[in-house]
Amino acid sequence: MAASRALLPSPQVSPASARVRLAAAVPSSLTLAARGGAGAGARLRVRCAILSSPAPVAPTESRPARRISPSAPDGALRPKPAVLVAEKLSEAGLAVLRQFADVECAYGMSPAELLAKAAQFDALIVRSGTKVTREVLEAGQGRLRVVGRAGVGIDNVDLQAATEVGCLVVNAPTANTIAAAEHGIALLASMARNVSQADAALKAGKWQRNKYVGVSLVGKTLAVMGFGKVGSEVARRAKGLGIHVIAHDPYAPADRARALGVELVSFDEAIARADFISLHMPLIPTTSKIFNDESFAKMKNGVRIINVARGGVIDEDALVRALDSGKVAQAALDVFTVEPPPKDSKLVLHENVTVTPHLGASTVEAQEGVAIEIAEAVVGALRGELAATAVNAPMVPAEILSELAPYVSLAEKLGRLAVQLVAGESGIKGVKVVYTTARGPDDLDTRLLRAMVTKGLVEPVSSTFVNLVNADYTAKQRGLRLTEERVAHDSPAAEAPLESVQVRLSHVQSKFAGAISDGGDVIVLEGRVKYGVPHLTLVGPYEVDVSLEGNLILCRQIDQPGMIGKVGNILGDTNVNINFMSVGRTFRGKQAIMAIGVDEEPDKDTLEKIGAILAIEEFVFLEL
Ligand SMILES: NC(=O)C1=CN([C@@H]2O[C@H](COP(=O)(O)OP(=O)(O)OC[C@H]3O[C@@H](n4cnc5c(N)ncnc54)[C@H](O)[C@@H]3O)[C@@H](O)[C@H]2O)C=CC1
Ligand SMILES: O=C(O)C(=O)COP(=O)(O)O
Repeated sequence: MAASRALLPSPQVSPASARVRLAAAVPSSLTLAARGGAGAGARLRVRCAILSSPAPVAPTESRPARRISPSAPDGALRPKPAVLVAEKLSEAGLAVLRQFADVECAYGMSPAELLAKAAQFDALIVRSGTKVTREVLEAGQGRLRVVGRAGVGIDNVDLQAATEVGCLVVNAPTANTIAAAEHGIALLASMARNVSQADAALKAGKWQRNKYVGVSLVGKTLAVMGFGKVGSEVARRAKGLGIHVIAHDPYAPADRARALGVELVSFDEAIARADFISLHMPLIPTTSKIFNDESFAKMKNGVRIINVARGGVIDEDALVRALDSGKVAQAALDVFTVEPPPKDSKLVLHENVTVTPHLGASTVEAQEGVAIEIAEAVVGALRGELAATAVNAPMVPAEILSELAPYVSLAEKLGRLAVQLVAGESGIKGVKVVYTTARGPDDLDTRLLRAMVTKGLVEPVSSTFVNLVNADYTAKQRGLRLTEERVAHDSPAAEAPLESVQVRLSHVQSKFAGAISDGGDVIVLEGRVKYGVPHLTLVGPYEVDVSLEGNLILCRQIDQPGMIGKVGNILGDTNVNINFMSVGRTFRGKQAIMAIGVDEEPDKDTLEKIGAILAIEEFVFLEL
């Protein structure tokens, strides 16, 4: 029987315990640093969590022997997860990891070495120097559940591939903000006063006071390109130096800029007005080489550029041309398209360029902060909790999760039942999930439920793991058109988040005609949560009430006395325990449906005996 699997990539346990844990899911929680907010110093603390229902992991030949942790929170023996740390991480973070996992630090691996190790670890932690490619993620599929980026920029992680294989990516977005901003200011000031060039000259025995006359900062205009966490902190500091600050960021809230006394302007206006331009946007397709020949041409003659964001936002050949022509007087660069840049890089060797080897985040304080931030996020994710810093999955606060937990289980079970009812070759095309609720869209987030319906529909018929990370992607890949509808429940005082969840598969044939609604080709199943337990309450047009535990037999028969006894006797004879039974009918003496919950799976003979009962028109055995 297929076991329940995790909503997030989750720990390896036996299918039996997976079932128990999912049924009795209690969300655990972890305090994590939340992303967002311009004030990087003020780390917003939130509690967030995710249902922790464990997953069996596909066997891999190279998987090393795993230690058993005797200290699992629920007292159960559980394999200790393995974490690979691929780049230097502060001791403080390693200590957090070691409390929960076996940690291997393998700094400076070649891409081939990383590829070879990918399938041997549950989590991988990197900084900016490791490329987590599609190849690595696919090699790790089935085992590698979390990639932690100990820093902000995730341009070195193939997010699309991670999402496709259901691998969660988390980052540490707040702990190095101040360090990066301080480095930006350091580069700005040292560039303006030729500090590094003069230093090198003096060490070479040259006392060149006339050559290294700088420019003043006060009264100059600085354009901050990307007014996020680092950009805002740079702006704040630059204002303290008497610099006039303007900014460009298509997505920044105007009130945040206003609060700092910063004018938000268009890209062209920002680069045309600025004496100094400081780059603080992420490297994404829309920002790749956004500073190019065309944009340099629009800048003031003698402009000075600082880049502590990502090398790839600048066309480096164009920058060399602009430096050679004097259009750009100076540049101060911490980041490069290729890191480390080639030894003969014209840009690095240019006399008007100041360079540092990607040191923006490299302070003792920031490195300790990111290490702890990423270690907590990775441990939380390995426990099945959803990190507040998840990059490729939605965040679900703990209180919402605990409220939705039984509905999450109901949604998956309805999906599992529905897919087992499908017959014929045409496959499932349209899936509609109908939520009957007294709550408005702002009070009921259905992403979890939708993901679980997808999980229920896909996992029994494929080898794909489905979790919150890849549910929507998987649905799309498989051509499942999943739509949602909310039906207002007429009791607005209702405390429960949902009255019922209905799963409707349209344009399908069914193995069990009784599940087809009056529309002709729509399989309809509806369920409710009663006393915290998911129940099946509607099959096609028939109202039933059976607790969704164990397995399920659905029989359609002519409504007549003695049917329950006949089926009960057949099951009893082979020691199959009935845990719940319910009969629903359209009219007396017409057709009826028997929904029978059974703890064990009846053997073929037993099922055939049930089918041979004269009044039974059809029956189906379904695994939950
Ligand atoms: N050199 C280093 O060691 C470090 C570099 N960084 C880099 O600094 C950059 C900024 O980091 P954070 O401020 O933490 O990120 P953030 O996400 O808080 O801010 C980025 C801002 O860029 C904006 N943006 C997006 N597209 C844009 C566009 N086309 N034009 C202008 N703005 C755009 C976003 O709206 C956002 O406000 C990232 O590239 C990050 O990787 C961050 C820390 C250390
Ligand atoms: O956080 C970032 O985006 C950085 O660029 C810092 O990179 P690092 O962790 O120092 O390799």
